[in-house]
Amino acid sequence: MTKIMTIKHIGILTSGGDAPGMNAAIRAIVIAAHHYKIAVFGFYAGFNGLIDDESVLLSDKAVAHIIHKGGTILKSARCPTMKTSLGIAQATSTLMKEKIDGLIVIGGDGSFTGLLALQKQWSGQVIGIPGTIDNDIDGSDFSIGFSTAINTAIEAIDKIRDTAEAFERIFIVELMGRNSGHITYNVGIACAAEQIISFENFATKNQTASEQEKLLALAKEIKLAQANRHASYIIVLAENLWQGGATALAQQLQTLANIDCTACILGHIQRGGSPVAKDRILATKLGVGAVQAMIAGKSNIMIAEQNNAVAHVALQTAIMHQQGVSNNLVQAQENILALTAQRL
Ligand SMILES: Nc1ncnc2c1ncn2[C@@H]1O[C@H](COP(=O)(O)OP(=O)(O)O)[C@@H](O)[C@H]1O
Ligand SMILES: O=P(O)(O)OC[C@H]1O[C@](O)(COP(=O)(O)O)[C@@H](O)[C@@H]1O
Repeated sequence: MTKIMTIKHIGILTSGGDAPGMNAAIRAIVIAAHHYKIAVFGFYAGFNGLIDDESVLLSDKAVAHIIHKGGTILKSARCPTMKTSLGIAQATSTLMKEKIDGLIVIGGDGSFTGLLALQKQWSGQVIGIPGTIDNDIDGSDFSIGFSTAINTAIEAIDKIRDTAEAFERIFIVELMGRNSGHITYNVGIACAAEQIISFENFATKNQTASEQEKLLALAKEIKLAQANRHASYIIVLAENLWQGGATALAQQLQTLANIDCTACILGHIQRGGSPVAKDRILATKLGVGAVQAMIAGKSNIMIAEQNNAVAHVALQTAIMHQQGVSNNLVQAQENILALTAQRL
């Protein structure tokens, strides 16, 4: 039989890179908690709010009409102090002082690591909700914010395509993702980019090649594709893959092979904006799921989405590996490239 916990106070916070849909998750948690007569304290600016004891009691009114807003009403931050024993002790002391029974953290794997560190010192329940545009959290098919981020990037690159086509220009567009290529791969395929340079293809294929050899191979491919084409050429590049990023790569292609490229770093535009339907719905499902799991006495879990259903994944498992881009997607791009090459 499911254990029903008597919970009076839940704490929530958003941590790490903000992601569109975090507000929708906050709203869902507050509405669901109030349904079960549980009060929700929102701690500000990631783990800083716990360390400095800065929180707000979230009313229904506070979360009304926020579902469509990007960012997070609770603010987010990277909080280095949380990585110290003093930070954990201060956070624990706040949770005890405020009589918090359970804590829900919306964030990425770093935030979940913080949550696990806290759980070692504090006896309350801890639950994570995957919120990061990078989509790299293992165990959840999608994380909140990813769908919006790729739509934002696609919209931007479609616009770049117009001007690139008018000038027959080569663009290198750098996309976010820290060390994972979910954004780059999905956006590259959706924009019909001529080249995807990401961890899952470029880095593995050219493992033993020197920087110079990689550049020469790339220059050769571009020249071959562009011969007599009179068309635009878009390369999507995963951030942190090429030393110096898109700007350096553009300069090197110019110096080495006289290839004229325009670098464009999409940057934080990918983190902002109104969440798309998919992120609002995902955030709502996961937010309600987190409150229900807490009432059922669960702890140390991430509320995830698997095959369209809400699932529980141990936090330890979620942080163990980075979720990789599916091989099917990588293979699909290879196939598309092969088919396109035949028609050039
Ligand atoms: N090893 C850790 N111990 C305690 N807290 C951590 C740890 N790693 C990350 N955190 C906390 O989580 C925050 C967010 O982590 P970060 O990796 O920046 O983003 P994300 O949660 O999106 O992966 C950090 O600023 C820190 O407060
Ligand atoms: O805004 P910052 O702190 O420079 O961080 C940039 C990083 O944050 C992200 O936008 C989101 O990453 P996290 O969700 O893991 O924090 C990454 O794609 C990017 O590398």
